[in-house]
Amino acid sequence: MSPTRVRVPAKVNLHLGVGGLRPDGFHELVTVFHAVGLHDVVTVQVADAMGVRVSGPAAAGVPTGSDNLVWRAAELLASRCRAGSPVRVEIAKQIPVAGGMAGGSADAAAALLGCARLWGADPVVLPELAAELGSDVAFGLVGGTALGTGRGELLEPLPTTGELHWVLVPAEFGIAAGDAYRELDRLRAEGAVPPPALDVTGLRAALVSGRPDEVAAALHNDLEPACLSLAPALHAVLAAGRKAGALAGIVSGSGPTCAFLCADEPAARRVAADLPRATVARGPVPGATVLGR
Ligand SMILES: C[C@](O)(CO)[C@H](O)COP(=O)(O)OP(=O)(O)OC[C@H]1O[C@@H](n2ccc(N)nc2=O)[C@H](O)[C@@H]1O
Ligand SMILES: Nc1ncnc2c1ncn2[C@@H]1O[C@H](COP(=O)(O)OP(=O)(O)OP(=O)(O)O)[C@@H](O)[C@H]1O
Repeated sequence: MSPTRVRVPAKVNLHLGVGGLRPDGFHELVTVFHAVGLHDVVTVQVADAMGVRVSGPAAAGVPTGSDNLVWRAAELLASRCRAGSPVRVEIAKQIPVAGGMAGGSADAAAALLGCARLWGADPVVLPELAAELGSDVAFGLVGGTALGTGRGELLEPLPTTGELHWVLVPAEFGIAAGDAYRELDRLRAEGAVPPPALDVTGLRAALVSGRPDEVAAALHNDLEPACLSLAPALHAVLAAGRKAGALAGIVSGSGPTCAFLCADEPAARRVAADLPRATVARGPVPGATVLGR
């Protein structure tokens, strides 16, 4: 049987409002996910035994055993649909690892879709399985721009007008999502940060307007003070992007990647030229998509 290739995007949180800590150890979120054109490609094919191979510019440090989320995704789908031969999963990795852009989650979403295709499983089960794998995995399946509630897995597509042009600046280190949330709880206990920002009315209107300046003014991340506390070097990255001409800059999700919104594509190219390691990307883009052979 021929391999199935799935392309899957990274995400930026245009808004990340973090509510209280729930008894299950997760925080209640009001977030706006936005898929951007920086992709991993995940290929699944029937094999004698499960295996994972990772290549590409962001491959360093990605696990190749059963702790890779794609392995867990394949096993979960196989057990749920009581089918599934062993698969070899190859990840061509461009999304920065532990960068706050949901790279591992994206790969898991792609593996679910690819294995469902390969095994003839009904894709209707995928969103529920995605939510079991991680808070960001469900969004990887749908992409676009979406409101996320619960712990991030309850999704409602949001209407947008036009395209947004981003400059993405990955760091040379990672931040584990759990560490960022714990640091936020610590700062909150000290009274050192503003209360949770759980209203996205302004952002929703800005997205419909299609005006990047309005979207820029509405960007917000409750986790940003925690990321800056864990990695103070990010202050300088944010300042450099704004100085280079971005409309606004935010830490993406749990960081440390910084995302800068620009007025248009030429502006994004100019800003990227001024910042080390920067890439340009546009959004929104579709979620996990099976590619032709
Ligand atoms: C920061 C975000 O990327 C924003 O979209 C996500 O909230 C993180 O999503 P993720 O990496 O898929 O996170 P998970 O693998 O589900 O959880 C990792 C850890 O992050 C913390 N976590 C995650 C999601 C959430 N709503 N509250 C949390 O407190 C928990 O400590 C959890 O153990
Ligand atoms: N396919 C994968 N790609 C990257 N990391 C993976 C993968 N599978 C498991 N991991 C592990 O997950 C950790 C977090 O990686 P990931 O790139 O998903 O973080 P992230 O982009 O910050 O996630 P999020 O934005 O969802 O919080 C890595 O340090 C790595 O050990």
